[in-house]
Amino acid sequence: MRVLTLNPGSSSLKLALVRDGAAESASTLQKWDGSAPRGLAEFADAVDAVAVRIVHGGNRAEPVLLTERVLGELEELVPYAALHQPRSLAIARHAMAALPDVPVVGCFDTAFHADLPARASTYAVPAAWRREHGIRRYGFHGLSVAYATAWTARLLGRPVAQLGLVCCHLGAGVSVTAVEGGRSVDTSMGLTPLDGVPMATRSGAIDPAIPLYLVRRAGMSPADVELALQQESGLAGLSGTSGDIRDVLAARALGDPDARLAVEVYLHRLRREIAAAVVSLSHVDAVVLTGGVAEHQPDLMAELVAGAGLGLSHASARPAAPGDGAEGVISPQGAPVPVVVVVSREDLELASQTERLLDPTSKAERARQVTKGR
Ligand SMILES: Nc1ncnc2c1ncn2[C@@H]1O[C@H](COP(=O)(O)OP(=O)(O)O)[C@@H](O)[C@H]1O
Ligand SMILES: CC(=O)OP(=O)(O)O
Ligand SMILES: [Mg+2]
Repeated sequence: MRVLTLNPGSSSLKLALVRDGAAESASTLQKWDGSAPRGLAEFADAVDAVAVRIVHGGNRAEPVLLTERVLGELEELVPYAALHQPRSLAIARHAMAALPDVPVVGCFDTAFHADLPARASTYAVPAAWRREHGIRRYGFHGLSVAYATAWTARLLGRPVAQLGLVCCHLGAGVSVTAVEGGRSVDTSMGLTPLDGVPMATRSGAIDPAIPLYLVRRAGMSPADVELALQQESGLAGLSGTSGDIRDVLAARALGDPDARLAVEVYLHRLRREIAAAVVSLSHVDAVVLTGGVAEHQPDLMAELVAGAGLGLSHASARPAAPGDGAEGVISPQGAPVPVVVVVSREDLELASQTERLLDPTSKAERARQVTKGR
């Protein structure tokens, strides 16, 4: 099956053409402004399906064939993922219009976390909020975590069912997920992708009283507070740069004290979330680092691991495999907890989920089931 995958993120739009589980071509629009990519109609004869990453799927645990009715339901989730959901839905609609004879499938970041145990998904807020307003932890980056989990199991030569993993997705958005037996048992992002670790421009978790204080005492509007927490906080707010880790690290290298503090806060909060994920697992077989920052910033990953405690360590001599754009084990041989860098392949996960939905008996799907031992 040939699947065109569309992955709208907060900082980029990634497109790939995947045939029977292998990517044939891929491209990324960096600093994407949300506008529709040109030329989708040209794929009409080249693809059997389109897969769209949709960040929020609510309680859905599986991908779904997109129709106007489903898109209308997903529209209601816009307030829960204000940066991402409108872009996901716009790109899905654009694909449906450009390729009217091709099935367009929505695959959800939240689906991997749909079975979170109640102790992890429940916020300690009044029952009426939870019942009437759907206030709960959903979790995000599930496509990336699903792929990284399967890849790590293959690398370690162990069945997914036996593994306890701490999986960190480090892109423009950042999250840490505890994965046990292939299932998410806890995760740092919450009702929205604003929760957890500080990100490129998002604050991550803050004292919930801070927005109330700003509205009541500083006279800010809720919309201004939201905009600032989404787009002017995180590494951007701390360092005064764009929030792209490359800019922050460049400023730190020039001795900028704000950039130094920004990296300290980022790493500290990331280590705290890693430690929090460890307590959600019965055992830890590996810490997995994935996403653009993990893939391209090996020195920062070494810094992260070196200061983390928890029995984590980084090989003192750079191992042969990892480096900019590479993946593999970055901890020394025999380390009690291996640390693994995985290149994020949401495109392959999108294509595989789409194939599973549209053609559950396909050759590629059967091969995948055998390799994954699921
Ligand atoms: N050499 C690099 N190329 C691309 N991104 C990089 C590089 N080095 C670091 N990054 C970081 O990776 C982030 C993008 O990661 P990615 O997982 O693609 O994010 P997203 O999907 O959220 O757009 C950028 O914000 C940037 O900070
Ligand atoms: C959910 C999320 O934050 O996604 P991204 O990292 O692609 O912005
Ligand atoms: Mg991404």
